Amino acid sequence: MSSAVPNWPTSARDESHRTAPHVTIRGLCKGYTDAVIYENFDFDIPRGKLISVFGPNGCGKSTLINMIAGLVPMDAGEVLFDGRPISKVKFGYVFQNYREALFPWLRAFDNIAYPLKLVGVPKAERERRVERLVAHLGVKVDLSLYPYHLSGGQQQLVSIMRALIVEPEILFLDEPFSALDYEMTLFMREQLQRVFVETATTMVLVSHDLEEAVYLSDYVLLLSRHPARVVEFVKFDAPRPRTDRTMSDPGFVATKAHCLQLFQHEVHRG
Ligand SMILES: Nc1ncnc2c1ncn2[C@@H]1O[C@H](COP(=O)(O)OP(=O)(O)OP(=O)(O)O)[C@@H](O)[C@H]1O
Repeated sequence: MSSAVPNWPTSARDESHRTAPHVTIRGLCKGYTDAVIYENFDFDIPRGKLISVFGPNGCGKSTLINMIAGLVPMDAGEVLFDGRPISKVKFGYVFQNYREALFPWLRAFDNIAYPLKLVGVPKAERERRVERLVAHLGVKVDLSLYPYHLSGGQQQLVSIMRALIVEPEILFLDEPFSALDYEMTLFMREQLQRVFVETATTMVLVSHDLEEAVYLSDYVLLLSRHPARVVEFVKFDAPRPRTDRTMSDPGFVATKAHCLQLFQHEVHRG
C-alpha cells in the first residue's frame, strides 16, 4: 500500500488503509457444465470484520470463498488483497470436515505447528509460537494427544489454531461447526468470537445457520440463487462480546427476521 502511494502524508495513508476494503472482487465468473454460478460478480470485503456468507442451497457460498482463497480456479475476474494476489497473502482456512483436515499421524501440537514447519521455522521457535497461541486463547486441550483421541470440537479447535498459527491476515471458514453437536457448537462460536475480538483478523465464514450467521457477524452477505448476486449486505453491529442475551436483543431478532425474509423470497423465487 505504502509503495503505491508514496507521496501521501502518513496519516492520510493510514486512514485510507484502515477504511479501504481488504479484498476487492471484480468481474468474477465461474460456471460448471450445467450452471453459471458467478457472472461478473463484484464485491468488496471490509477489513477486520467478520462476514458470514448465507444463501440458498447450492447458490455458490463455498465456491466463493474457495475462489477468493485460490483453492478453486475462477473462469474470469480478479481477486486482490490490498492490491496483492492470494499468492502473496498469509491466509488461514478451516474446513468443515476436521476429521480429514488434520494429519492423524501427528499429535495435536505438531498439527498446529505444521504450517510453520512448511515455511522452515526452526523447531524451538515453532514450539514457542504454538505455546504462545495456546496461552493466548486459554485452550485447555491436551495437545500431546493424536487427533483420534480428541472430541470433534477439540479437533476443530486444533484446526482453527493451525489456521491461526501463521498469523493470517484473513481467515476463511467453511461451515466450521456444522459437524459438531450443539453444545460444542456453542462453545466453538465463543472461541471463534474471542479469537476475532483479540486479533481483528478479517474473517469470511460460510454458514447454513442463520442464527449463527447473524450472531457471529458484523455483516451477513446474502446471496441469491445462481448466478449469484448480492441480495443484501446486512449489517449487525451489536457490541462484542456477544452472549446468549444478544439473541433475545430486539436488534438481533429484527436483523435475523430481515435476513430470513430476504432468504425466503430468494428460495420461493427460484
Ligand atoms: N466441482 C464441481 N463440479 C460441478 N459442479 C459443482 C462443483 N462444485 C460445485 N458445483 C456446483 O456449483 C454450485 C455451487 O456449489 P457450492 O458448493 O459453492 O454451493 P453452496 O452454496 O456452498 O452449497 P451448499 O448450500 O449445499 O453448501 C452447486 O450447484 C454445485 O452443485
